[in-house]
Amino acid sequence: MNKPRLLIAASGTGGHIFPALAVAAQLSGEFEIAWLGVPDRLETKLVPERYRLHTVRLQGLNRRPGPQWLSAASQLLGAYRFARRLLKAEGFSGVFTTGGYIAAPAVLAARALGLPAVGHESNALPGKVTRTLARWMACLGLGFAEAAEYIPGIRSRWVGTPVREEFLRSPNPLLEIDVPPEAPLIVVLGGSQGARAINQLVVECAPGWLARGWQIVHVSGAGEFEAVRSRAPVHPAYHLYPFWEKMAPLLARADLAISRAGAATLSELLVSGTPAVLIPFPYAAEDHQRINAEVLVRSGAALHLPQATLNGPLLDRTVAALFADADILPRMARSARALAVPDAASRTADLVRECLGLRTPVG
Ligand SMILES: CC(=O)N[C@H]1[C@@H](OP(=O)(O)OP(=O)(O)OC[C@H]2O[C@@H](n3ccc(=O)[nH]c3=O)[C@H](O)[C@@H]2O)O[C@H](CO)[C@@H](O)[C@@H]1O
Repeated sequence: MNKPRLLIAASGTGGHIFPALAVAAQLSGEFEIAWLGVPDRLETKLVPERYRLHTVRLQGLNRRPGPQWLSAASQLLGAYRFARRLLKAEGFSGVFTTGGYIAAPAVLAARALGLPAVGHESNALPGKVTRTLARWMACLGLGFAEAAEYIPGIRSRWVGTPVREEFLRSPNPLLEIDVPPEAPLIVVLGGSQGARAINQLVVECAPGWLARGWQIVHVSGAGEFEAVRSRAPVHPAYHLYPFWEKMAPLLARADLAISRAGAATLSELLVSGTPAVLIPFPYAAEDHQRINAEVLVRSGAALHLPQATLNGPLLDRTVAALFADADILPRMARSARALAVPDAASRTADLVRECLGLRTPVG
């Protein structure tokens, strides 16, 4: 018998694509999975080796009415027609989406055809697209329980944010970076695109940290790599990468992460039990990274340093204070693990099965 078909709509940034890939891995035995994305974005690198990728041109509609708005609106209409044709012609059973622009054509097309659409929102403050579309979804999985407050009346369930399967492997895969076993390790992360402000602060602090015998793995973001390399220290304990895909062994080995507060990264830090200094991206829509960060801060898993008032000496003092007290980092690591949802991918997969009518609801 043919497997039922599931269309996954996830596009653009790692924060949308990696959780969707984790759910797809759970479901690929029971469903024939195809993907809906956008040309020239990260999905074109990550998806085709695993699933059939269909792409449509699409951009955000959050501009003022004018020629650009008209062009975005006509792309949305085109993408909706494309998704509707695809869902119908190939007999899909439903749609799963992690939000963002690509969710709109997929959810609207599913609704028009009477098919269930299941969403997942990883941010503590759900994105505008999710808030708008949630009423047309059969159900919505939430990365943070706090998100439910912002979407009253929506059928939602807290499932955590799915992490890649390698985060759950024990023992962890090998860290393919030459870091001595006993040396304290700081990992610097700027989300899937990198973060210029964090890169500059870390380049400023790095000589002092290296002098104290600490190791630094600095993931700069591809677009930032050359600029960072030209200013960064040349030192055997300073390891610079534009992008590092094998995040699980890296975070498991890290004593401290200095990071943006994108939701997928946060769920990985929690599952890995990695204490963090969080510097949320201040221009993220509706300041949602700050709201993400505050969830971890409240539980004791992270510190929050707002970018607006941060400078090199303050970051240096904060990191030095964390390493100076033998109890703080282990305590933060325990708090991180307590907040983690390691089985979020399987919980989300269960939600998809239930909402597509392939399994009786539990609990
Ligand atoms: C600027 C902005 O609005 N960013 C949003 C975007 O972030 P962004 O895509 O940066 O999202 P996250 O930080 O949540 O996730 C990045 C993902 O890429 C992976 N990764 C990253 C760098 C790297 O070198 N290797 C690697 O594997 C991380 O491990 C993680 O799985 O989507 C998230 C989820 O909706 C939001 O919370 C973020 O606010």
